Amino acid sequence: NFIPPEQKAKIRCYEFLSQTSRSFDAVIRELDDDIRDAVCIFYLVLRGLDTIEDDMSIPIMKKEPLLRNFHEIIYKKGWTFNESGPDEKDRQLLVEFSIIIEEFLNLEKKFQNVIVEITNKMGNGMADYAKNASHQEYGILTNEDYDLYCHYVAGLVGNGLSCIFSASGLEKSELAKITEISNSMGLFLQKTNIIRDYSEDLSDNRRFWPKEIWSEYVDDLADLKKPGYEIKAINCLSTMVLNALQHIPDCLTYLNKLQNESIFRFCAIPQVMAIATLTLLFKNHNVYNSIVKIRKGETIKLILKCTNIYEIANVFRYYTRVIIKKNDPKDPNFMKISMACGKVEQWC
Ligand SMILES: CC(C)(C)CN1C(=O)[C@@H](CC(=O)N[C@@H](CC(=O)O)C(=O)O)O[C@H](c2cccc3ccccc23)c2cc(Cl)ccc21
Repeated sequence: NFIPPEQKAKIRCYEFLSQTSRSFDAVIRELDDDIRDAVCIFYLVLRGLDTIEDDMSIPIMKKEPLLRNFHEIIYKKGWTFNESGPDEKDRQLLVEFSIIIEEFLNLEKKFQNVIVEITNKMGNGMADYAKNASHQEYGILTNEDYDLYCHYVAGLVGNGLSCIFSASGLEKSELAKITEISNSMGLFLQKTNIIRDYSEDLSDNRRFWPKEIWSEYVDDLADLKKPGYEIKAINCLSTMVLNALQHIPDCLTYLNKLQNESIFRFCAIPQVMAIATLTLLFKNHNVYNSIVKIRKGETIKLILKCTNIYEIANVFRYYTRVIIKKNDPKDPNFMKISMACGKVEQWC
């Protein structure tokens, strides 16, 4: 079966997409024709950047320029990277990165410009964080550092997607201007991931939980998983969950502004997966010794309920009620958590 050469690169990109994330690649494929390729390439460029940032085997002296110049690298035909660590999940993506570059250069200029601008900001933000994390014994100190780090790795993705959606004409140009609520879309997802990945990150010596939060309960982040610290660990977890819950009203406001059905589903599905995960994590001591994941059956049920804002509001209302049921009056955050959940109820 003869495949015209220019199609081969695009097919390979979508193969990478399905390798890097199972459920998500199906959602990208459903996007309207004129933004599907732009979002697919945006996702793969970000995965390339993330693979470099995550790779602890790359010395900071080499990693920093790679991160800061990645927005220029994506214009370099033929560029590839073979120095990823052997166990890097997406190392093959960087080995064959010239294919992503080829497809990037086929995108309309208006989409290329969005991808370059976000990659530039994200790469520099990641480099700033990697540099100070390498010499400072601790990376994320205050809640402000936490929000800034999550802005670089996830909030900017929200801004970039909003610019792609509005540049395509499928969504209002206003979407590119509401950077605060686009940012919240990313922060909600990333903060849920950071809570979920506590034990895996700690074993890779990656510490994203802000010291301002855990130092209220323990002397070191690793103490939370130790026997005898169960109450402190559960109460510290509540603070992290509360911090993430506060982005939900913005996320619902953002979703409510979307007009295109395929864009709505693309944005809504990760949000409902996140609220389901966050609810499962709340009061769940297993977070300190395993990766807590929602069941496949629940995921499929959720994905089917993502066609309009009323269904999404119902899903969020369902989960905030579960959180309120799990809430414990002895928890120092008891009141704040019930108020954060109340705000979601009111929004709906
Ligand atoms: C860090 C992150 C949250 C931004 C990663 N991120 C996402 O998490 C993916 C979902 C994903 O990759 N899920 C994986 C599992 C997982 O990694 O947890 C799956 O297999 O289902 O969704 C986001 C994403 C999708 C839709 C709207 C968004 C708005 C703002 C910010 C991010 C948005 C994403 C969109 C793009 Cl274009 C690029 C990356 C992402």
